[in-house]
Amino acid sequence: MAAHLTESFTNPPGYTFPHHRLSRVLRNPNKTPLVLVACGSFSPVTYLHLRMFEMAKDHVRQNTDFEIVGGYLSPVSDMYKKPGLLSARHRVNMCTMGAEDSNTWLMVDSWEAFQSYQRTAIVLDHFDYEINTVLGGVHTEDGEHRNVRVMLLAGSDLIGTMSEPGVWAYSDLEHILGRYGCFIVERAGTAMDQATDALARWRSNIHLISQLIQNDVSSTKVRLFLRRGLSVRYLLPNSVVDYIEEHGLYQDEGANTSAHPSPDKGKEREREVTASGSKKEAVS
Ligand SMILES: Nc1ncnc2c1ncn2[C@@H]1O[C@H](COP(=O)(O)OP(=O)(O)OP(=O)(O)O)[C@@H](O)[C@H]1O
Ligand SMILES: NC(=O)c1ccc[n+]([C@@H]2O[C@H](COP(=O)(O)O)[C@@H](O)[C@H]2O)c1
Repeated sequence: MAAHLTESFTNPPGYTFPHHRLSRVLRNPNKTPLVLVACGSFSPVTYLHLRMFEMAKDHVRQNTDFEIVGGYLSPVSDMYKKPGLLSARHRVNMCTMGAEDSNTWLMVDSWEAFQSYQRTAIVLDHFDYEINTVLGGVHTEDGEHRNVRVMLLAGSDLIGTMSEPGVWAYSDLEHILGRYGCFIVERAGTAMDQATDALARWRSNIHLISQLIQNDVSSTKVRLFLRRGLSVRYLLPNSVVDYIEEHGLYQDEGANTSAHPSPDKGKEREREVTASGSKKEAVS
């Protein structure tokens, strides 16, 4: 396998890699251990973000030779400067509440949230390093060592941006889709075939998951509802709704967001995606 893009990873102050729910024993020795990593804003985390992991779990069990040993949400850094991006502290808190309250296998990694913007290729390298190099992977019930495969979990809108010019470096795509691979959950409004056509050379590493029950909740819509004083209960975990109310979050457009916007990769990307009309959603 190709090397990591970087040989050294800078950790935020006081950071430790969470692995309390990582299963260290592979139940079926004929399977390949797999960790799913969802990168995103999670501003705020919704039930759809959490459902993505459950959809992937069913798909993996029914269609692949992988065995999932853990799942991570990795909220993006404040430096991503996307409109509506609440501070990393709140986003990490909400993800932790949402994920830890409602299942037994998801964890939240704050490594990218609490530092400068890190490209997704580097984030996957960080997981690979922590799980396989630092922790030493997993083992079978007979004590045989196995390296864990790390893969990206994303919606089809994100994979759609991978064929838009200027958003992803080709070498990063080669790293993400060639070395690691991904599971892509269908998202209303994005044609899956169109999204993946341009990525055909990595087809064997791209696993498509259809949404059998369509769910089109998005953080953008949730933020709009909150600004208009509408209820978002049952779109997000109750603990997250309570946290938003308690801290008065998302009341004003642009309020509570990460401070001091500056031009950077993330902002450029947002402009491009908005211009292409694939990302922004209106609630009438
Ligand atoms: N309704 C959905 N269907 C499928 N995938 C989704 C859906 N909502 C979010 N995702 C995926 O979840 C991941 C995290 O996304 P992100 O936090 O940017 O959520 P979002 O709801 O799209 O946010 P925003 O509305 O602020 O752009 C991305 O890979 C995104 O494609
Ligand atoms: N070049 C890159 O590595 C690259 C480009 C665009 C988005 N992303 C990632 O995709 C995730 C989701 O971004 P959006 O919330 O803008 O859809 C974020 O974690 C972001 O870092 C990475």
